[in-house]
Amino acid sequence: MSVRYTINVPATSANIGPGFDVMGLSLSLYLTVVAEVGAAHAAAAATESKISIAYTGANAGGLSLDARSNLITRTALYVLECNGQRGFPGPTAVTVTNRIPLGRGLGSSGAAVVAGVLLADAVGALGLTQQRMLDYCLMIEHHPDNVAAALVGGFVASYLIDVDRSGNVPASEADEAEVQRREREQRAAAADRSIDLPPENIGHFLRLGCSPKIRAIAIIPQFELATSKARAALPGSYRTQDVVFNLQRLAVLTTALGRETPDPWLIYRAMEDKVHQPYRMHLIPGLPQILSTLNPDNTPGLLGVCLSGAGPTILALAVSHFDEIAAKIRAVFDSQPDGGVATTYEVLDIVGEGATCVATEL
Ligand SMILES: Nc1ncnc2c1ncn2[C@@H]1O[C@H](COP(=O)(O)OP(=O)(O)OP(=O)(O)O)[C@@H](O)[C@H]1O
Ligand SMILES: N[C@@H](CCO)C(=O)O
Repeated sequence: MSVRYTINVPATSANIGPGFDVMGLSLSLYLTVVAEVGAAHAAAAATESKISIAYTGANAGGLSLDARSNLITRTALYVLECNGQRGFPGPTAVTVTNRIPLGRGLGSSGAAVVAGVLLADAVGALGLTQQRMLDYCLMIEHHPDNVAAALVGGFVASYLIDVDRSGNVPASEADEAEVQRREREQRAAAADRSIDLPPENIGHFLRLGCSPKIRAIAIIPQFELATSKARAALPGSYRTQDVVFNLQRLAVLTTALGRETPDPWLIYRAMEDKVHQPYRMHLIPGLPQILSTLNPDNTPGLLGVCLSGAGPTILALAVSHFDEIAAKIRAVFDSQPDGGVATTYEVLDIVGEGATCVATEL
């Protein structure tokens, strides 16, 4: 008997201005992974099974379809190996349909990692808790903002614990499945010393309220900006007043978005940032002008505007006039020197549901 697993993971926008590496919003744009796993036969069960990958969507042709290199299957194989399973349980056909543009600040890598963890959990019948899934995600995507929002959905705050302060829930408090899961991982690590098991409970998250009136407009420049490059632009230390500036805004933002009737100027000011955007300006032509010219008085419907994740996408939160706001931001990109910056845009919902996996027997 074969089983089909259908996994959907939302795009995410991280930071939302002041919440660098902390805040994430999940958006109605999806990565879909369908994996059909054939019946295992005795010889294949113990070894890595054949995996084929077909991909359609963003950057088709630019991604590796080799199971050990592709981010989705590489993540799934890692999680399976940590649990003592060498490869998928049978020959597997993976079909990826991706609407999340790559390297644009909409959490494509986070979504791929989350999909890989859910895939391993499903095909390996691992029974991972959401908390343990997040630990696995964080071994690959080292900041929690995108992966936490993609995993649980909504407007999500997250933090990491210093690895040496993470730890197991005492055995007496862990349920039977959790104890078995830990024993299984430890057996796998003992059998293969090269396996790097995630520490326990390294990421923690909280879902915050977000008014259903708020929608997200993503203005997506037609060039990629690798997160690694955008992170390399950041300084190693910050002035106290800049850190305080962000903390003040972040504290207000966590509640301001959840109010039933959003207060435009409160949100607009709460989405300002001095920790990452100022240092990334030179990587995104038009960003300084967009951040300094649009505001709730001159742009009806606008609540706030920021760089989405590491960029180059611009995220505007709004309650109305979505297409007009997009047009205004796109006009700034169009007016950049040397022919302007080509963009597309999406008006998206902030979705309350995170990643899902449905199994169907074929
Ligand atoms: N569906 C996918 N399948 C395989 N690899 C992917 C997939 N999506 C993203 N990736 C990998 O992740 C890279 C992009 O990751 P990167 O962190 O630079 O940008 P991002 O995640 O889109 O942006 P941000 O983290 O700012 O939101 C791609 O170049 C590719 O290597
Ligand atoms: N917080 C991350 C999000 C991108 O993955 C950054 O801004 O670099």
